[in-house]
Amino acid sequence: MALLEVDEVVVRFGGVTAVNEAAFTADRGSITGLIGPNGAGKTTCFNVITGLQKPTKGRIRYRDRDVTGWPVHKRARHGVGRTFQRLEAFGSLTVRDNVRVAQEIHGGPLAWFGRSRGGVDMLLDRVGILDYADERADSIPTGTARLLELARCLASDPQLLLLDEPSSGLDETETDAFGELLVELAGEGCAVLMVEHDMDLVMSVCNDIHVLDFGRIIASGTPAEIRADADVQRAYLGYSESDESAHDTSVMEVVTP
Ligand SMILES: Nc1ncnc2c1ncn2[C@@H]1O[C@H](COP(=O)(O)OP(=O)(O)OP(=O)(O)O)[C@@H](O)[C@H]1O
Repeated sequence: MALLEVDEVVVRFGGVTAVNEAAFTADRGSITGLIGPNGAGKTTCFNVITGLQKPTKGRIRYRDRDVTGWPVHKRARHGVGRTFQRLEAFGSLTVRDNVRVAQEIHGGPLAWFGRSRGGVDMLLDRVGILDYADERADSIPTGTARLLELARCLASDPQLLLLDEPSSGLDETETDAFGELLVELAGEGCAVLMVEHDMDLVMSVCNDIHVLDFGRIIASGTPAEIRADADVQRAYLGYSESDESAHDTSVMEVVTP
């Protein structure tokens, strides 16, 4: 049974249909990719799932309950965690204190003693930024700040982890380590749903991928199925029809209009 079900969700902003009858699921133990060109509706989908945006139509089901009317904090309390494209850490606090605060907010005073995904330093170590624990959050590189964002999110012990462009700002080595961490988290039973433009990362770690274009899901499938899908090639994974190497996935590049 899916942990999360997005059921025929429509979001309209005046005359703009940002999400158009999108339907997909995210399962425990699985990494699901949500990809598509800029403006396709990915962040709006995340906003509907977390409760920031009310859908014009459609439902969100989570852990077998209809949570469409639930506010953001209630979903968060029930295990919906999210990282944002825009970094949200407290700049004047240290990296360690940022995670400590997140853990306390979500877990109450007992969180100080560490929860199932570990104490603060264990979390920092897990995402690979323990060396920065005593630095102010506004003094660390962007890639490190993104990993701090993940540690803050993991501090809430999420069952559903929504990641919005988590690898932007990470170098290649950090991205590889990040991919391994996602696979580990899924292995522990977490459902990971990721919006990401780095196709190497998406194709290597996702179990399932859904492709949005103009708010509609135009394809769903395994990485191999998505790579081979002609509509996806046209809408998002660009290559020249005349290019002999077109079907060599190592040369695929993302078209972000
Ligand atoms: N609050 C809003 N008011 C009006 N239009 C909006 C609003 N939020 C998003 N949109 C529009 O909805 C569409 C989908 O936007 P969204 O940010 O969800 O796309 P996206 O796939 O996340 O894009 P990106 O990859 O650039 O982040 C776009 O046309 C955007 O301009």
